[in-house]
Amino acid sequence: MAIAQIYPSLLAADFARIADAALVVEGRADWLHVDVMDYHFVPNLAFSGDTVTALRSVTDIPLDCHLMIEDPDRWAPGFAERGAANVTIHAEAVDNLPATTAAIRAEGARTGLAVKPATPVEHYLDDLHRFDLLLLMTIDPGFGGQKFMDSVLPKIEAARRLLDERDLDLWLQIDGGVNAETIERAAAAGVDVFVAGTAVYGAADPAAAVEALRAQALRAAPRLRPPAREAAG
Ligand SMILES: O=C(CO)[C@H](O)[C@H](O)COP(=O)(O)O
Repeated sequence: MAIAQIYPSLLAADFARIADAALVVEGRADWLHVDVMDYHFVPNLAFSGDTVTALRSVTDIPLDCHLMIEDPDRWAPGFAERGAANVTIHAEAVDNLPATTAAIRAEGARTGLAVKPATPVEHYLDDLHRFDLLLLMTIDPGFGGQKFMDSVLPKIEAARRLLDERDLDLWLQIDGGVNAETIERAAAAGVDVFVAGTAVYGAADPAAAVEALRAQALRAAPRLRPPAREAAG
């Protein structure tokens, strides 16, 4: 069974109070999602290696870095070196998958493969063993607050089948438009790791929003179980 995990996306937090945004979900959020954007791979700019270093000084929550940048081969290992627990690179941007994933893992971090809604997972079947996480974008990357693309649901179901059939132990993550209205469909389709920005940091009580989202995912998907701290009471 997989653990239902909720990763608040700091892209939706108040940029003047990033440390507070991390601390307010401590003990409730499983990990924190840090979007790195470069104005090239996506038409937006956000966060960097310095953000990882700064966050590491205020919280122990594992950091999930989602690199929406060109040339991840060059930059991704540095995020692991600075203390990211997972570094996700985009299939559409990476050049040398074996070398880049090996360099991330050599720094002790997990590796993630992200694909945009229009990119088929099937193109990367022979490389999935190099990753610990598969991120299926449920929006076109670049901005928070977009509408969840229901058209990605069949792709999620197919990816879940593929991972199960091949006995691949990757976490299946989605990012974009995850909220109280969409999370149950995604959980039922096979997701276990949910990135949520607006639904967490747009809520009056972000920590309660994390708990509510996880409870919904657990209700919708019997294959999911709560994190150990909740299962223990
Ligand atoms: O990767 C991202 C944008 O490219 C963000 O993580 C994502 O948009 C989260 O925001 P929201 O939950 O508000 O959709």
